[in-house]
Amino acid sequence: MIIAIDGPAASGKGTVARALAARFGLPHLDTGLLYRAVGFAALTRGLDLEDAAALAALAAGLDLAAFDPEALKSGPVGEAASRVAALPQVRAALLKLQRDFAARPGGAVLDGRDIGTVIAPQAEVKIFVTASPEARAARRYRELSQRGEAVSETSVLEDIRRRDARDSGRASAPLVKALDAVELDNTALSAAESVARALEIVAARIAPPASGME
Ligand SMILES: Nc1ncnc2c1ncn2[C@@H]1O[C@H](COP(=O)(O)OP(=O)(O)OP(=O)(O)O)[C@@H](O)[C@H]1O
Ligand SMILES: Nc1ccn([C@@H]2O[C@H](COP(=O)(O)O)[C@@H](O)[C@H]2O)c(=O)n1
Repeated sequence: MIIAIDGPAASGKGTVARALAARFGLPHLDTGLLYRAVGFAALTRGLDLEDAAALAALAAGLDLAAFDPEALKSGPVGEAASRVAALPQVRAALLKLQRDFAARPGGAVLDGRDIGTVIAPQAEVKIFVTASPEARAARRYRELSQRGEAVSETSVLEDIRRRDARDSGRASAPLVKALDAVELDNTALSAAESVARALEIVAARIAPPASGME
């Protein structure tokens, strides 16, 4: 079974994806980490974030295992990730890795922005996880503050809005809910409630309720 989880920044996609992967014993890929790794490597090497050819070459040679996931979670790396992710050449360089992961025997859980639309349109279960920009900014602010980053809630909200606009507005694989995805708006839900709702969505997809026609 392939489970595709998409949604905007800090909506809780990863939380839902990790819980579903554990529940169903499936491998999980946080595809945002791939773009974050390219952004991180580009910043470290002083590359121009518009230099599509150099960034695509970087993405093509990417070894995710070589990165410390904690170093990839900072605000500036998220911003760089969103900029390099808008380049079709970078997306093309990361496509096969993601499709191969989705095609693993037994299935997989992937989360990102274009999983249900581009990476695994054949996924049996597609969930679009979302929440209001304010709720997402509050979550990200808490997370970054706990990591020791000096940020204000206002600047995090501005970053979230800018990232939403860039991710949804780009021409290549924009963030959009797949037509056959189920929306999970968790603005008013705790993380545990969000996961519980996701489990209900999977259950309904795997064993749809009897139609009552027979
Ligand atoms: N429903 C929820 N209510 C409150 N906090 C939540 C909820 N879901 C997740 N969180 C918390 O919000 C933060 C962001 O969650 P998570 O990393 O799952 O989001 P994400 O969409 O994968 O983020 P991104 O892809 O932008 O890195 C985490 O600190 C997580 O514990
Ligand atoms: N499938 C994906 C996943 C991520 N991106 C871009 O990467 C940025 C960082 O992702 P996070 O999930 O870690 O926040 C994000 O803003 C997207 O621009 C993507 O394009 N496609």
